[in-house]
Amino acid sequence: MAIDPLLGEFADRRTEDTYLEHQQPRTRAQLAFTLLFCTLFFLCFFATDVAALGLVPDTALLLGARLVVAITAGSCAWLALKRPLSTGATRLAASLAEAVALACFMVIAVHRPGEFHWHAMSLAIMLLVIYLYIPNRLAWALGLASAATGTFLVLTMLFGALGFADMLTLGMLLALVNTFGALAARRYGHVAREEFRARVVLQHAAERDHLTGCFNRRYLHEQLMGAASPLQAGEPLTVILCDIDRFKQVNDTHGHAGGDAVITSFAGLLQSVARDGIDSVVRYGGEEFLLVLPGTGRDAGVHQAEWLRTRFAATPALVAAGDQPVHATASFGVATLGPGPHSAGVLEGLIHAADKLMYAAKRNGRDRVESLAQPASVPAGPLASAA
Ligand SMILES: Nc1nc2c(ncn2[C@@H]2O[C@H](COP(=O)(O)OP(=O)(O)OP(=O)(O)O)[C@@H](O)[C@H]2O)c(=O)[nH]1
Repeated sequence: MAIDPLLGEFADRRTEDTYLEHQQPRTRAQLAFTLLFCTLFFLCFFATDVAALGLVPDTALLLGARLVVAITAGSCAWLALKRPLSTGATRLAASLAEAVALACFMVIAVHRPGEFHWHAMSLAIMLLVIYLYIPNRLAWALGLASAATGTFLVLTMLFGALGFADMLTLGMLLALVNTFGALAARRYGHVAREEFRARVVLQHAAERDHLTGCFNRRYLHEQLMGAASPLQAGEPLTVILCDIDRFKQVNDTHGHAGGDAVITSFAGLLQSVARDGIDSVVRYGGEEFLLVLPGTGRDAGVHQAEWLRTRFAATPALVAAGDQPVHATASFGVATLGPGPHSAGVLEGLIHAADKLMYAAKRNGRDRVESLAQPASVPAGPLASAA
């Protein structure tokens, strides 16, 4: 999860997208707040138009420009608050509001040509808002802010009637605002991503087994049996409990490192068949693993267990270069709950049933699959004892 030092974004596009997705509720709230706040101030500054020009037709034009900004920014803020906008749509809304606000600001500046030094101050504040408060890619913010600065400088030369020294000062001050704005935005982006990275690493450590990378029992109990329950009404649910056979012998013959290599190779095989974001592979005990397969019926579950059994038996684990590959087998218990309204705690009963089936497979000679299907209406207790 490397962070690009220049842009302050994750170098990997997928990680960056995951981060943006994670930040999205906060980003939308921040955008809405910023737009509403800026709109209010933009409207309030109509008082300065009246003070500078009096009540003339130009004042009405400037009021019109300010209302356009208010309507655009207000609509974008409403969209950000009320609609579940994607990251791209949020940025589009932000960019639209920025572009309209900057364009209207230029119109106002041209109609009050005697105050370009004050307009420069207003622009400097708008630039800081673009860099720090409006969610966008740094490159985009930099492009927009530079374009606005360039346009403003041209307008100042055309309408501002400033002397060379004033022009130079104004240009250098705006260059400074852009530099510090971009640097601060990059720093902020970097820090926010570092925080996200630390959170991901911590979450990974809390939920995963260190040796295999599979989920641990904490994840099983806190997530699968709680908030991230795989149970969906109307879908079957299959669990496979599997245990490497005579693993003590593997350890005794090939040493602990050999045993670890077999466990890792078995876990890798299980993970290779798990569907991303749907199935879960849990290290249930030392050499015992649990697969939770939502939406998988009995036949598919047994087929998957059989495939895993034959594949594992046929694929010896490599411990170290030059060492003998280690052959091992595993026993599997497959329990399925049919589609229907599932009650809470049913996963526990299903695991218990699969556990009994796995031990039946051990008793029946090992390197085999035992299975059982129950209709959804059967509660956890009887289902477990039926095994
Ligand atoms: N190398 C290694 N060994 C482990 C790990 N966790 C547990 N074990 C060992 O796994 C062995 C499990 O042995 P048993 O529970 O007796 O079962 P078994 O020898 O696999 O026999 P059956 O399950 O009846 O086929 C024990 O010797 C544990 O020390 C681990 O992470 N690495």
